[in-house]
Amino acid sequence: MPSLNEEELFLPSTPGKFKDRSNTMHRQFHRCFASTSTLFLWALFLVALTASYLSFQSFVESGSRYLSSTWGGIQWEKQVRTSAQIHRANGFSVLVTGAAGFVGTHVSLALRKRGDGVVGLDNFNDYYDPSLKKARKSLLNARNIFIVEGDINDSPLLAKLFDVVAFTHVMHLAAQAGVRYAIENPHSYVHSNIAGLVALLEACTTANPQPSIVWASSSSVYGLNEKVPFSELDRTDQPASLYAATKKAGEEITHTYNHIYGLSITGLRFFTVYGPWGRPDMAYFSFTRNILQGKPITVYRGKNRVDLARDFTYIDDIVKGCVASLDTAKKSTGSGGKKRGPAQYRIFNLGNTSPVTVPMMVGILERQLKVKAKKKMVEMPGNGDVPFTHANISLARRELGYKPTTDLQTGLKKFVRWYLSYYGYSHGKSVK
Ligand SMILES: O=C(O)[C@H]1O[C@H](OP(=O)(O)OP(=O)(O)OC[C@H]2O[C@@H](n3ccc(=O)[nH]c3=O)[C@H](O)[C@@H]2O)[C@H](O)[C@@H](O)[C@@H]1O
Repeated sequence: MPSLNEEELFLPSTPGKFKDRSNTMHRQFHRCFASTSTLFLWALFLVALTASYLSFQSFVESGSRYLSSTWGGIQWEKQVRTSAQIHRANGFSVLVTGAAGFVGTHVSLALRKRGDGVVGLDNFNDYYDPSLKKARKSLLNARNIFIVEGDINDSPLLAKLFDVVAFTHVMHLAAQAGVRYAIENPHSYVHSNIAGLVALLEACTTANPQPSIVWASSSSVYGLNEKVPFSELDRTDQPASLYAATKKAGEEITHTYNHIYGLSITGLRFFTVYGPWGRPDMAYFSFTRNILQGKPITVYRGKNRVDLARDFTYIDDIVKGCVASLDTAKKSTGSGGKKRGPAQYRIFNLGNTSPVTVPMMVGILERQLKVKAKKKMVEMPGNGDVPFTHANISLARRELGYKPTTDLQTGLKKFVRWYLSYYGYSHGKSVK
């Protein structure tokens, strides 16, 4: 049986009809034209198919990003706006980064209490127990403060926040904290304290109006300085840890944004802040836990068995310094991403001005907890620690009216009371 030729494949058969030559030529022309247009139609169809596949893909991607994203949407925007609402005359609306952190929580509460609008931002990372951060978040939610779950490196999120709210101030407390952890995870410091800071400043620069910025630097910028007390005029070019180096870099970076874009900047050098709802990675906190659990604590000592000392500063004093910084911050001068005039740039020490040695701090805890610590005295490892800190606070006193009132004994008493109410008194058992 003869096989069907091409013509028969594409044209309907007309049995019994005579096929003359002219007809054949016409048909060939027609066939040629028909096959070209068929090809064209096929090509068009394929292009349309590919295009719709690609747009479907991007729809699926953006849809899943939207669904998996923790921010965005009408309801979310409403929560942000409501939280930012000001409830006092001449009040502020403040974006607090690191709001579920130790200092962030306390500052947010203080601002809300006096009627300022507060929106929190926190990435809830697991540098330390995130359940403590979630508990702080609940505390804030109970005061109608909304916490956006997100990272300061997320520029679209920052742009959205400034789009939804005309923040008057940013209290920037989000950071990778901890001096010694930088040995383990150096990139985390660059990610949060450098890249994250730049992302935030970029967002503030283009925001309209530009907010005034108050942010957390650190006493660690004084590094290996020996002249005490540390003054803001002293050199800060001998950091002893990557943490300190990133905070120092932050001071330089904020200066650049102040100079180029007219952002109003206040940097606060915090001195070993402690208190209720504190950070479990800090010595006073982990010592308390270990003492209660009957576990040994490692107490570092400097060269020649000299005790280490810190200018421990109680959280309520720090909060007053933060709020006073916001109150005295001048407006940023830029708009539309351009500087319109010189803007305020300040740096303040926020310390207690009375350093206490680490063994003395342990002694206070022992008396508060009524348990003897199992101390292991160890020479300070060369991993970023400095032997002592001591703040000169005359500048903050003069410009901010800053006057710390809580000594370590009083402050630790309050901390221990909170610790026992939060974790319970559990000797030798693991606590939550
Ligand atoms: O003032 C600051 O800028 C810094 O204060 C603290 O850093 P640090 O003073 O080192 O606080 P802790 O980690 O609580 O250490 C306090 C003292 O206890 C000592 N320590 C720490 C841990 C330990 O196991 N044993 C021990 O003796 C340290 O050497 C230090 O002298 C914070 O952790 C930093 O985030 C902050 O920036």
